[in-house]
Amino acid sequence: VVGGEVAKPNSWPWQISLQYKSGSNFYHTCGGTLIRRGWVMTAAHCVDRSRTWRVVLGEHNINSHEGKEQYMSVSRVYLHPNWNSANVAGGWDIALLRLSSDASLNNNVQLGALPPSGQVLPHNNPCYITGWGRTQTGGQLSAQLKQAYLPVVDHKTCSSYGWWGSTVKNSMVCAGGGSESGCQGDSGGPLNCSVNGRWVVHGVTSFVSSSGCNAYRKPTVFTRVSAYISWMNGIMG
Ligand SMILES: CC(C)C[C@H](NC(=O)[C@H](CCCC[NH3+])NC(=O)C(F)(F)F)C(=O)Nc1ccc(C(C)C)cc1
Repeated sequence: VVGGEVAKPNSWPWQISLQYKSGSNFYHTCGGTLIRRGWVMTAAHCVDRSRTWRVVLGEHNINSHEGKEQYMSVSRVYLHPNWNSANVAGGWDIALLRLSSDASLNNNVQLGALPPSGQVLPHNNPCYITGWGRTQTGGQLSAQLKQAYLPVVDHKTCSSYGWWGSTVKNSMVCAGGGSESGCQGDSGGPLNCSVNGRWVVHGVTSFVSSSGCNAYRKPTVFTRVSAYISWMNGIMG
């Protein structure tokens, strides 16, 4: 996350850290959202190569053990069948992870709320991006979970000339476009939007401009969760 601030610990209790094993250690690579006790929603581009994954719930500082973490292994990865790793602009950047066991819900670990199928938020709807991604283009990951205020940019604006143009599809949500943005390592995490006074996870962090995370008029682009509700229900049952 470029800009914004360190989040109050566990104030986004559905945020997870997706980590892969290398040697005897695990490394943060993406974010995700706990949507059922045994299911995590993330981006397909995070999990489209075979690795040993783990999901950390109740995380705040990814470099220290603070005692609220739950470490979950992943029993199966469900990539969206239409995902094409060579074409992030095509969309379909969403995946579900089946956990090997159910999470224990508590003050630090809660389920994220999903939107109704098809819901599209208006321009400037208040949202926050959260994640441990780089804090500057080409910078380092953040040790502590960060948040940044990223209001929705409607499709009409986001897909216009000078913005993303036709790279952005209707199955995506844009947010931000100023000095604050997502960045590498935030992928797969939630776009948390305020709807009728409640937080709803409307986006899965998908891509930023290759010329820089907080590039002018290149808002962070998210997979629009409300376009994938029926696919997810078909998988999770
Ligand atoms: C060095 C980084 C900034 C490069 C940048 N990476 C990204 O945007 C990666 C997703 C890459 C998916 C493809 N493997 N996502 C992120 O960094 C995220 F913002 F989500 F955290 C990128 O590739 N962006 C990109 C590439 C192509 C397009 C279209 C023109 C097709 C749009 C954006």
